[in-house]
Amino acid sequence: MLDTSVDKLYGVGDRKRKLLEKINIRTFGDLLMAYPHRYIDRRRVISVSALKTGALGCIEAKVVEVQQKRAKKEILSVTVESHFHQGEMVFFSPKYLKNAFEVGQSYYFFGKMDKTGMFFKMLQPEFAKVGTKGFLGIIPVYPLTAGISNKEMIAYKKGVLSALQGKIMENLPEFVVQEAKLVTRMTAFTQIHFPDSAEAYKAAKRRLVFEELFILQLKLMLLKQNYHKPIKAPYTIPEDFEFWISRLPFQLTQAQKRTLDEIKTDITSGYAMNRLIQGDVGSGKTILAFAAIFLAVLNHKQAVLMAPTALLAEQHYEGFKKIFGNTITVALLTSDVKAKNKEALKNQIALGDIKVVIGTHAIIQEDVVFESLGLVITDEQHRFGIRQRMNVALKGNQPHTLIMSATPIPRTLSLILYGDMDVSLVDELPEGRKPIKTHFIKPEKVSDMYGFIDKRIQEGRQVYVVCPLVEDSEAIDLTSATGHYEHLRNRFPDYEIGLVHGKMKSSEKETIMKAFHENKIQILVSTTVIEVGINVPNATIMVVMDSERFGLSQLHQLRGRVGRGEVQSYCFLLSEKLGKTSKERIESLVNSSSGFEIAERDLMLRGPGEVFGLKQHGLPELRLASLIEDKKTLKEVQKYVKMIIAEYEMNNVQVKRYIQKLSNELETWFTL
Ligand SMILES: Nc1ncnc2c1ncn2[C@@H]1O[C@H](COP(=O)(O)OP(=O)(O)OP(=O)(O)O)[C@@H](O)[C@H]1O
Repeated sequence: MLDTSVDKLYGVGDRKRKLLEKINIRTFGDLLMAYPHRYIDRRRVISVSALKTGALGCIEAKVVEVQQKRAKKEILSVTVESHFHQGEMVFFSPKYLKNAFEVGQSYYFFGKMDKTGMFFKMLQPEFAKVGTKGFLGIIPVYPLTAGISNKEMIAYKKGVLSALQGKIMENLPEFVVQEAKLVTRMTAFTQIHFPDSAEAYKAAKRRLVFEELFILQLKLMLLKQNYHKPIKAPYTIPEDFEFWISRLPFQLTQAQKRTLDEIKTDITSGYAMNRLIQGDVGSGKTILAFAAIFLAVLNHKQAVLMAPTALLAEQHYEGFKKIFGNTITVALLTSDVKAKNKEALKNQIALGDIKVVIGTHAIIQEDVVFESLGLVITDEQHRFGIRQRMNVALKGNQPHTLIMSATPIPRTLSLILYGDMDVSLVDELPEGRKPIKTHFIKPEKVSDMYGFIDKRIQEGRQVYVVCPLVEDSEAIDLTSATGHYEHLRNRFPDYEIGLVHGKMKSSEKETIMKAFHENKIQILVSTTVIEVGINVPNATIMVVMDSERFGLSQLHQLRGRVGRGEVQSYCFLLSEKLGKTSKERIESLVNSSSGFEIAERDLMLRGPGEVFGLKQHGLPELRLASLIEDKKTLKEVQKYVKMIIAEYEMNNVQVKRYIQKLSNELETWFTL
């Protein structure tokens, strides 16, 4: 029933159907789920004397005279009386409304009051004869498109609701509806559009938010189930591996050890690994990825590591070669690799001569074929999304998947974004790291800061300077990387200064980054291209220009580029214009070094859409639910979904049948 086309509805012809399609309404279900974006409370009729000038309200008045007048343009003036008050209702479409009023008849008028003494006036009020059903009440206001009025939309919603009366099936398990004290689906749809009271609206909204989150969560959990299939050849952990670990230049932290144990358990378990490694900036995730790759290779499988940028892929590639030398064949595959080379590499990959492929997600879009892909690692998953991670997973015959994310995601949200995965937390920094000293720098202190930087460079350290723009712009008064690069060259004539930004060719960027890695460049001016993952432990100062322009998590990421060695590091946040909220934001950064705390705050200040880009994750947009405001409901939902999945695992027939029945709704998102 919900998928009935809207043109089956009375009043919706071809023209209206096309207009509705423009706002993504094609079926009865779409109509029901296009919720009001606000409501007008028109439950009571107010006396003219009680309605103050400027206030919105509904009055009752008798029409005394109707006149078509010409002021600046043609208007319809309706003279009315209400007790001892006389008033004028003014309309700007006189022809259309000419016959709308009967003299002597009383009407409701809803509009903004304008009073002078005993005389009152309303411009373009909504109106209806006294006693008209449906005029008084809580009135929904819908997002519209030109050619469809709110009144029409209301009529469509009423039409659908009455057509579907008694035909909308419950889509939540009965025990959940009861235990969570939810209203039925039918009641919820009716009351969300035409609430009888504030309480009824709240109950309807809670039910629909619950349902939305429930389906999403269930889908993700089922996805996880789907991964959970036995694989042909479980890996073994050869002694060579343990020997290699013991020979690393550093001791793994407890958190790294724990995560590595979890990885080992996964890949030897007989099931495909599907794990997310979440670690704060600099916690040492890369070595864990390399360890997993080594395990795959030792088990005669190929492995792929995908990074979000060419720069990062290159860094991983260099890092990999440094650790493994020539013992493992590895290829770098980014969009920069020349077509001819790429073909040759692809051939070798297909033959299994190359064991490890490191590159950008370009790899997954192209037709790379593996001889025997056993492990897929994605660095910085949040840029890729669920869909992509499945694409690659499908390339191999159930490869193990590992995702590394440096964006600390609050737990509730991570269950949504990564609900289909097991999670390891690397919540400890390597020993000897000193907390980064973060300071806010006022304009008058900038020259002191330069003095400080000068001294550190003389001690052999390096500096990042991040700017919000690539080039100067007349329209936006912000520091540009190119402009600031020139400025710093004048300020520090004795040092080598480099510049990288997104508009440069990758090969140029790589050359500069290489020079920075080798300390041939002391100050690196850049845009946020260096935001994720760049690792140059000798760089100990991060300067962020116009810091108010960046999100908190982004600033935390930027700050994480320093403090990666044992030397004391600093982060200087500059800003000329600092409002109250941006000041609060910067202060929370100065006071906290935990990515999780900061992400939680960022989420509160900017919302998840901004922070994580839900769409980029391949998740559907939530219609009513908010991952922040509805956190409590989300937790409740998660509790029930876990119960259902547990039953599912135990082959509970009823649960299986329920999920089967729901499959259509579940399929609306990504297909398995
Ligand atoms: N246990 C350890 N002890 C000392 N140094 C370590 C340890 N583990 C990793 N490192 C070093 O710490 C630095 C940061 O590690 P890595 O680049 O893996 O961080 P990350 O977790 O990927 O951080 P980001 O997300 O910021 O890129 C590297 O120079 C790495 O060699």
